[in-house]
Amino acid sequence: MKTMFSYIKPYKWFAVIAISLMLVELAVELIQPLIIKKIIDDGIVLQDSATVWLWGGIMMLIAFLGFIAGVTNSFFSAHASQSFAFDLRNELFKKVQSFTMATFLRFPTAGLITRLTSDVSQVQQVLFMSLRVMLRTPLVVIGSLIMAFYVKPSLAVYLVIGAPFLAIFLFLMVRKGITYFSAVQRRVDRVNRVIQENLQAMRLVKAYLRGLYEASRFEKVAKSLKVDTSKALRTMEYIQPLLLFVMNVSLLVVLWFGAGKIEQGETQIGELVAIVNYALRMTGAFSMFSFIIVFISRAKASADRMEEVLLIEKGLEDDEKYEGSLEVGQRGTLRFDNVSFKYPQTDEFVLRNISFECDQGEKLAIMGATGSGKSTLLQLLPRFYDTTSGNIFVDGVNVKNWPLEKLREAIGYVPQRALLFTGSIHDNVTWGKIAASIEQVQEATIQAQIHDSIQHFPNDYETRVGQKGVNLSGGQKQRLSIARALIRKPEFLILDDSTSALDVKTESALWSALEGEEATMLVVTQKIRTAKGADRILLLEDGFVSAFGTHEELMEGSVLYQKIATSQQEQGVDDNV
Ligand SMILES: Nc1ncnc2c1ncn2[C@@H]1O[C@H](COP(=O)(O)OP(=O)(O)OP(=O)(O)O)[C@@H](O)[C@H]1O
Repeated sequence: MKTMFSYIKPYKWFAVIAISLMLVELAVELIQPLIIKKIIDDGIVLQDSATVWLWGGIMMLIAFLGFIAGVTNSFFSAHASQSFAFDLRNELFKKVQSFTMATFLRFPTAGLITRLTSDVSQVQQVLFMSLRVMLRTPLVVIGSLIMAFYVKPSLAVYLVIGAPFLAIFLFLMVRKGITYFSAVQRRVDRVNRVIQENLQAMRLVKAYLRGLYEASRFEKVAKSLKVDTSKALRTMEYIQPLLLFVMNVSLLVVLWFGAGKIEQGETQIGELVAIVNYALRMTGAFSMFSFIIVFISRAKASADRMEEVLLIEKGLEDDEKYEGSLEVGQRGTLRFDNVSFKYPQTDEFVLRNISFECDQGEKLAIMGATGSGKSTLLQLLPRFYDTTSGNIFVDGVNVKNWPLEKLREAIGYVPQRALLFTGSIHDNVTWGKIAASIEQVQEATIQAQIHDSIQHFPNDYETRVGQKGVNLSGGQKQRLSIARALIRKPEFLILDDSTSALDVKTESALWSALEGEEATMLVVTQKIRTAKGADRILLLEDGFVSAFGTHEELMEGSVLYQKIATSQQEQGVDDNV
């Protein structure tokens, strides 16, 4: 909770003003029964109409003051809570950006979405409600009790008979509530995950006629959410009736003994009316308690979940090792030195003792069966992960000594699955280099063999691509992703099987266009045809280097490579090995 409070700090004066105004409202509420007592005992009982008018007027005035304080309080409470939520949401988003890939994989995506949306809203609502009414509620109870004692201690004492019992009961309820509502938020995560998966796979759902199956999968998680929420709310439902029962019993006792005392002349009617009035206000406040406990329990559960994200230890991305200039060697060179790697929280090595070198401007094809570690190897270069043992040298400098930003600036990375962002074609290309000129955009798209297609789009470069580019073909998406990498003019171009959806003609035009590139290229490919165009080939087998050399060398010395070549020749994938 401490972390949450630090986000309220910048708005503490708004909160202080809101609380002060709330105290004005509270004072108005607590003074009213006293004025009623005055009107009854000094005005109505003594038949003094001037007193009735005077105190009636005063009561109207302070009621109006309470109204103004209430409206102004709303304004300040809203400002403080909205600004708090805005900052918190931004901070969470920034924190997620700074996650290392290892940390990122620790959280399910849907769980992060819930934290950034629903969890922030829960806490924001509680802050608003606290400043508006929630803080006031216990104060109304305490204030009413004090005032009742001030008016007539011998009657007020009956109002506290159930107090210790109620305190213990409320404490237990809050504890239970937090546990239950944490479970509810986890259910919300699950619902979000199913929605997310379903929407992403809509084509598949339709193709496999799995609409009903998906609907029942959704119903299942939605039902769990309903059951858990009902369970949590049902527990909370006991609070209000129990509090009201205890208060009403106390009230009856007050009336019983109050009536006796009036008969005996020990108490005035106005005093009894005031005490009853205070008791009713306490009862009213108590009836709010169940809502408050629900809100607080939910917010505490949400706050814990957000803190889990905010308190993540500093990772690679926050590294501040860079001091001054870096003594680099030959630009564009790469060396893997006995690199082994296993993913965090797994036992199996995915890469084992990998050693190879790449010269500046060299085109290295990386081949190997599915699961042999090709994508993993590429991901070590921009330090998405650190090696488990061994070292990688970029431009002669260990990647661990590179400032992360500088290292990644030198790399143009095209992932296996082309991802586009909502926006125009132009936006998607310049995502790789924000300040790129239109000429640079065109140069990159011409090289990536997508310029001509773009010119046939309805609005040229301003054509909008839908969420993840639904209106583009797979091959167009891949080429746009390549253009996004090329516009950076990277020292290293990493293509992770990024041309798989291109036809033979377009692919060979792309490789020809990339001939003149100065970048050192690492190209994952399944095709011998593409590997042949590379300077050297790294063949992986179960995480080991099975062979490394030119096409001719591998055709001579690698049985595995020969097998791949032969099978592709038979299938007609490569007709000229
Ligand atoms: N995030 C991860 N956590 C744990 N293991 C992983 C992770 N990503 C991949 N792996 C495992 O690492 C191994 C290598 O995967 P990788 O994606 O590098 O293979 P690949 O050669 O690129 O395969 P493909 O050609 O199918 O893309 C696989 O056994 C895979 O299950």
